[in-house]
Amino acid sequence: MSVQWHEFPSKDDLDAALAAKIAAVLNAAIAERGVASFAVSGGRTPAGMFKALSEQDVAWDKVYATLVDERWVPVEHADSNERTVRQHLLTGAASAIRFVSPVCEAPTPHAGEAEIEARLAAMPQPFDVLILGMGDDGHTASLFPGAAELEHACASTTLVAAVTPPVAPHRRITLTLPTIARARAVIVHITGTGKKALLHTALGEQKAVTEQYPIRRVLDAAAGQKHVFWAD
Ligand SMILES: O=C1O[C@H](COP(=O)(O)O)[C@@H](O)[C@H](O)[C@H]1O
Repeated sequence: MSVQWHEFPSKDDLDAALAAKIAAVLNAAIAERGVASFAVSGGRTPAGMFKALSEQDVAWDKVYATLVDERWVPVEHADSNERTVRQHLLTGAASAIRFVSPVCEAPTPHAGEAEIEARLAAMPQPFDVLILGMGDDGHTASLFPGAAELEHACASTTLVAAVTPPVAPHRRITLTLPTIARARAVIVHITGTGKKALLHTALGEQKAVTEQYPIRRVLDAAAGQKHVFWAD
């Protein structure tokens, strides 16, 4: 598997470099196709990068964006990934981004799946770039090890799937593995020595070890460019 690693001396350097890389991908897509589409992760890692990205020179009104996964909570909830995106990315000129929300009023992600599927199907596909986080258990997007819906989410022909994490809070909606794999590029965005070591383990040779990590399954399946952006 060919994964390009990019390491930075600080999180600020990482945020600046990743924001510039994403902007370059989006600008190239706009030049080729007139529009661009991308999806970002939530959690704690991307806030600084979102701010740096919002300050990039991009024709934001030609850009469609969504999240690779979302906790099934209202947008006002402290754990909402969309809340983080709205707070840090959809600001200034970047507020012109055509953001497609991956949550709706349905009581559960299982009940809301069809509506979110229809929303994402209206976005330009495949995505030009996906920014993937990774949890301490090797989950990426909301492809959680041990989740009852994991195999379905890794094989489904749909764009999204509902997932119930075995331990982490909130039911989720996630891009399916095939949807992620079709992206023109995937970039894993992680920080800290623990996640770096975990990703090295997940990308190792011992199948009995590596197969438990969804991040490995995703990177094995990804058809486009694959990058890791890391800082301590
Ligand atoms: O729950 C989630 O966790 C992962 C990792 O988040 P982080 O806080 O460790 O950066 C994130 O990529 C995912 O989008 C989110 O829903």
